[in-house]
Amino acid sequence: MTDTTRLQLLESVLEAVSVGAVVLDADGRIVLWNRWMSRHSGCATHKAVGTELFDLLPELRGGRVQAAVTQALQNNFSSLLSQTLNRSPFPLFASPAAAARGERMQQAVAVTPLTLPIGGRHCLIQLSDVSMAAGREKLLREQTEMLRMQTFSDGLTGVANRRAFDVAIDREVRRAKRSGSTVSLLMIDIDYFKPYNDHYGHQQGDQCLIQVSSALQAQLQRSVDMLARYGGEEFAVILPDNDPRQAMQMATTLHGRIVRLALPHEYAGGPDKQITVSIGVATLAPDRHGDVAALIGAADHALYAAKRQGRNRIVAAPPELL
Ligand SMILES: Nc1nc2c(ncn2[C@@H]2O[C@H](COP(=O)(O)OP(=O)(O)OP(=O)(O)O)[C@@H](O)[C@H]2O)c(=O)[nH]1
Repeated sequence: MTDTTRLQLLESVLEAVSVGAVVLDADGRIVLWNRWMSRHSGCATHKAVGTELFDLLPELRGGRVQAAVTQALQNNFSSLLSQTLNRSPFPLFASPAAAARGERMQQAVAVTPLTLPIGGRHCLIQLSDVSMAAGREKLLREQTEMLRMQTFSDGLTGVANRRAFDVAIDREVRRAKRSGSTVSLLMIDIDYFKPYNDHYGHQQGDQCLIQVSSALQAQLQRSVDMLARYGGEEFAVILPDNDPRQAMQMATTLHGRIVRLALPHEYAGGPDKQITVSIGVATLAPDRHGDVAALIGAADHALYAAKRQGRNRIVAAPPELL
């Protein structure tokens, strides 16, 4: 193969490849701008060649592309631009329609110094379209997040599920022990829910659970507080750093909120014929030796005391249970 044929072959390869190739001379002037670049930038090769890159695309001036070009031309260093920091540095578009919408393609950009036997140092900028890969990555991230949500949230009410509760209570008790702080737990159970289901039907029972949980959730102002569906018609609220008085205050607020919700219940025990809740409160103080099981046991014990005493009330567990 003669040198001329080889050169022609190289030129046609450069024109055919599905990546952008730009070569700059030592003064930053464009000496090569392949077809891919013309197609995606809207700037024809004959217009680009001979121009300084940063005159042609002034928005690149002062940015990471210029820094990488300077590094290549002056210090002979190669650079790969981080895609997280430089999603679309060049004004390149997948199609004229995308250009009309102003939707730039996401790019991978590599800048490499080229040392030619004559003409001094040059630099090659390679660009490729990574929009598809970035899209797939985004989809994967969204699916992972959805899966995580599904794993840790209750399918009916959307609040944290039992699994999330188990992880959180364990973490909070350990944190409280480590830092010498308190952690409180409320166990909340809807009263006479079986007769509610029997009378109004399972579907309305589900609606009731949704309304009760969202009313409870709306009362929790601190991001560290967690409402979880503990099981069936029972909810749990973890209150980190809350002492018995603060926990009782929160229990009173939540109890009152359900009273104000005023969901009719023909077969409720009380005179008001509406949905009510019983709440058991327990606090693990730094001077007690109890563990997670003891805290849950104490809150449960208090809840059943509330049920035994007639429901629709709040009972605090005696500290000696922990
Ligand atoms: N609709 C609906 N009902 C549920 C769900 N999970 C549990 N339940 C019902 O909740 C009811 C709980 O009944 P019990 O444990 O006897 O409690 P209760 O009737 O509320 O009695 P007390 O708690 O003692 O006041 C049962 O009828 C369950 O079928 C659910 O996801 N949806």
